[in-house]
Amino acid sequence: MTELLSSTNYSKDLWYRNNWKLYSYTKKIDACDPKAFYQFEENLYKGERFYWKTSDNDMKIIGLGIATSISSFNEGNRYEDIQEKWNTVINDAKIINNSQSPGTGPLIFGGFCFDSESIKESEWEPFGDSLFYLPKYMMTVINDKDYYLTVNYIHDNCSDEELMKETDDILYKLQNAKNYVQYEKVPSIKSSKELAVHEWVQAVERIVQMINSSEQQKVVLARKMKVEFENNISSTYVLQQLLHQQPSSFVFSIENGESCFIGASPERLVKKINDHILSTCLAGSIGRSTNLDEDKRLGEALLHDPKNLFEHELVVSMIEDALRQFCHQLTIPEQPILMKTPDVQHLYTPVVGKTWRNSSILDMVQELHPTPALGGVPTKPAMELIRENENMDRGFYASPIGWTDYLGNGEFIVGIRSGLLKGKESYLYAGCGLVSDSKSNDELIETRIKFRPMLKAIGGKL
Ligand SMILES: C=C(O[C@@H]1C=C(C(=O)O)C=C[C@H]1O)C(=O)O
Ligand SMILES: [Mg+2]
Repeated sequence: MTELLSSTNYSKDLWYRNNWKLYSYTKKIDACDPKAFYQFEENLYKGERFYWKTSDNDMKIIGLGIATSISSFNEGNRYEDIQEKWNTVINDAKIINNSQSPGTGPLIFGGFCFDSESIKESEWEPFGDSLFYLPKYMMTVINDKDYYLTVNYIHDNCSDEELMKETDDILYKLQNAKNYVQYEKVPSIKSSKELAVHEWVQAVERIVQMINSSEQQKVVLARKMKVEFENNISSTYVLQQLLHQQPSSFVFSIENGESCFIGASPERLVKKINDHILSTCLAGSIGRSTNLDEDKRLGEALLHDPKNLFEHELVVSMIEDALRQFCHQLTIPEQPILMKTPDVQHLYTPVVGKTWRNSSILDMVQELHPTPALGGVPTKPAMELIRENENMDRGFYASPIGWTDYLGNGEFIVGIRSGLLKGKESYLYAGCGLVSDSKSNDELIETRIKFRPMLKAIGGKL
């Protein structure tokens, strides 16, 4: 086959002029360790990979290489813009996929920055306002049982035989590649710093006062840590740690050249499989204890704490309103239950719905983001307050991260318990929901607990 086109940013004109289109082939394959797939020809694909694992471990998607990337600079309308560009790619595409299983076949994986209008800091530059990859090679694992390989080529001409031969060549190489390498060496940390703590505490106090004297009900304020290493930090190492340490969270990574945004988020924003919708209300937090009785006591206290219940309720009611317009059936339990991750327990209300509209998952993301779990109530002034008081660029932290396939299925989470790795540096992020009776010191401790999953994964502690 003629040489595979090197990755390009999707541009309608360019594709049209060159007669390019997407050729995609999906094949069911023998079991293959997803971690080994992620490390396959690491020298070649490092900087162009992504990893996705769901919280209930029913799906893993790993991408290597970029067939094309799709981004939007259209601040007012970025969700529609991404969807339109993706539609143009798949409308013309030649797709062979006998499985029809959601998450197989051509799909784009990526995310949006939290706030198009916020200040921009240099560490987030590579990710821009939004960034999605159509991978060259992608493995999908369903229920740890069914394995699929999808190969995506952008070309002006490619026969089915050529495409299938390329797929078999890659499979052959994959089968002969070594098993995955467990990275054992804990990164050596040179310095670890919570940035502008005093300013953040003051901002919390200002906002709480404001909440008590205005219509504003909730604002989520975040802060960051900077951790420096003696050597370059390996995102593969951090990914392995997160997969091991946070088995009941969504674990994700998306590389972009030297940078990698990575995390273990417990919070689904929305999932759409055919007409079936799932969402998660997650807000209200308390720590864990190694003592079983004490851990239970903490959980019970959280379930009955008016401040945390209020933080939570605001999220439930907004998500309900946002999804009502898409769903004819919506089931939302009256009371939250506990979700326990190794470091934090949360108030959790699962949402299940059936959609009647032929809307895309990105339409739903647009309506949902930012929920009051990451933004506030009312949303617009909360975003203003975040811009004015946080003094940092959240980048992709707390943003929708996920995938949508060529059939309109998809899943997005919010990118919390996350960090940005680059060379010898990393930034970690954590935030908390401020309401009228928030105490600055308690909120400071809450954010400290939320740094832990990422800190542990990079070999640090707090
Ligand atoms: C903002 C974060 O978490 C969010 C805030 C929570 C809270 O304030 O109780 C709980 C879960 C998340 O929705 C974070 O982890 O950075
Ligand atoms: Mg909270």
